[in-house]
Amino acid sequence: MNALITLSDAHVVHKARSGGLFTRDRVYALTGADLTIAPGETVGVVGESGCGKSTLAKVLVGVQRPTSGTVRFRDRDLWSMKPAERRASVGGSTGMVFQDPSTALNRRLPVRRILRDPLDVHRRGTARERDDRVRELMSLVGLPRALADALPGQLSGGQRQRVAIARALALDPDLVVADEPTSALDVSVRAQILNLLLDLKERLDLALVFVSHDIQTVRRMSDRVITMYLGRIVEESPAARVTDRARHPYTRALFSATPGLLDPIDPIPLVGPVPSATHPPTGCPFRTRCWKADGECVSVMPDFTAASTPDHHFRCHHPVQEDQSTRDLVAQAVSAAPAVADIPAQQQP
Ligand SMILES: Nc1ncnc2c1ncn2[C@@H]1O[C@H](COP(=O)(O)OP(=O)(O)OP(=O)(O)O)[C@@H](O)[C@H]1O
Repeated sequence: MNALITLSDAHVVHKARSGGLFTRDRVYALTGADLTIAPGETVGVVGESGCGKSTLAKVLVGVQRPTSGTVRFRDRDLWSMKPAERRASVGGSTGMVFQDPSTALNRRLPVRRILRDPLDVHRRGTARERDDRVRELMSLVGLPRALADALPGQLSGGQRQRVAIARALALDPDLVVADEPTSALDVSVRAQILNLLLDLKERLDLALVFVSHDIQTVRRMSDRVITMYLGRIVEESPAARVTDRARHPYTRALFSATPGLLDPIDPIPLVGPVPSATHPPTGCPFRTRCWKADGECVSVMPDFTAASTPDHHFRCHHPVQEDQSTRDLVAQAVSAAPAVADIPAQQQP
């Protein structure tokens, strides 16, 4: 694949905090991530809260340095570049849209300054060209020119997110990473913002990484869906297959719990809560909740296995069969639940 960005064995480990103070524990926010993003593709990232979606997003745009592993941007190792070179390279070719535009935008700056700022920092064009670009950006995201002097506090939530998107596009990037771009917005404007992102992606031929809890939307918007669990990428699948052809038990459970996606059925029941990212389980991270787990899952982290179509890989010792119905999986999980609860919740030191 002609790669825009490639992560190889990327890990992000934070010092854990308790009551505002660092402790001796470590938080394994991202573990062994391998991922390639091609120009122009849309990749959705799903998984429960705290599974590392935002960490992955920040690593992709170069604002989070991995503790180990590599990030290659157009085949150059990002973190072995000099800081100025890295800023010019990845900073000038990627943009990020955050969840809450109220906090992501500087409240004291008018829209025109917010949009000009990246152009000034990266010294793009003459002063006149930068002003022209600001007008162009506003029109690209459907903001009336009259709002150029407005402060973020004078805009609606949807307008603020349009400003944030325009800022992400200022330097004409190849990749935009949108981390929960609609979850802080009123339901009534969410569809407008999603449609705007999709429209811009087509018009500007952008690659888009889209992080969301809204699984229906991720599936609808994406070419490929990445499932994360406890800091690990556990499956990557073409979006068209992810609902009922996913091979990882966790992906099937996640999608079975999404209202309106499948025939009305009960979700696949999982045992217990998500383990702590400070003390992840040995072996497969999902095995403490998985109805298929056995001794192999306790001791060995599964490698990525290829499914029957290109672009579909999963990490599981006992994958779901492709043609297995979710109804069948629910029955399996219900009858296996007591046995899973008996597997010792052995953790990494
Ligand atoms: N700076 C930090 N210091 C310590 N722990 C962190 C830090 N940033 C993230 N974490 C932890 O890393 C793990 C992954 O966090 P991340 O924000 O990437 O998850 P997420 O899937 O995006 O969650 P959400 O869906 O709730 O936004 C979590 O356990 C989180 O508490």
